[in-house]
Amino acid sequence: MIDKKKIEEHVRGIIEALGEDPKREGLIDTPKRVANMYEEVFEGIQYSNDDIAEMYGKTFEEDFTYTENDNDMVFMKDIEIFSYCEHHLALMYNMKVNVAYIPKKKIIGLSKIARVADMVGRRMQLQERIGQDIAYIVSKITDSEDVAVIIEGEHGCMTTRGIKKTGTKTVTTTLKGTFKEDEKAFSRLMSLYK
Ligand SMILES: Nc1nc2c(ncn2[C@@H]2O[C@H](COP(=O)(O)OP(=O)(O)OP(=O)(O)O)[C@@H](O)[C@H]2O)c(=O)[nH]1
Ligand SMILES: [Zn+2]
Repeated sequence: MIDKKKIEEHVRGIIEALGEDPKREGLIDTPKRVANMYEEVFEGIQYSNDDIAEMYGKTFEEDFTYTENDNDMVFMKDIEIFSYCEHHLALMYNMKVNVAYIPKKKIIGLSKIARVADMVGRRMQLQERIGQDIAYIVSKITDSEDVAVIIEGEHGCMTTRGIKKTGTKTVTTTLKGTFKEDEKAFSRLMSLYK
């Protein structure tokens, strides 16, 4: 469980350490607001990947194995999420998550893929790990090892501070099963991604 009182105390400390007055009108409720915000944006920390697979694990049985050789896939594009980088706690934004899987016998409800992506983003993250987490969870829910996750995003820690390269986008891929092994499946994925 998130300790909101503790977050409030520490945020008040940060405000003081920065030389601001935590008692002035505009800041008096800020520690509480930040604690509420953290409770929301870091909700996913309290759940393991297996917990998330269970939470959103409702599937529909359908025999799709006959299409296996054709690599027929479900590809969900442009799921918008936010996250926070674990190095600076800076916002990762304009993030678009693309998830593909080749159904075997279990079909996942489409909204659940978006819910998985959303919850995994609500942690202190690396873009690469967001891809790994989503791939693991979707694979577990669907019993299909053929899963691919492509993410593009901008990192506040690179655009608003430090090197300050605005507009720089990072694209990461997580390829499992046939998407990794089979050139044909990979190029079909890429042509849908474009
Ligand atoms: N691989 C990866 N790196 C990330 C991600 N988010 C932030 N980073 C990088 O994490 C690194 C942290 O580097 P450090 O050298 O410890 O921190 P720093 O001194 O503040 O680095 P600068 O950003 O170069 O000023 C930086 O290069 C960030 O750009 C991510 O999702 N994946
Ligand atoms: Zn960072």
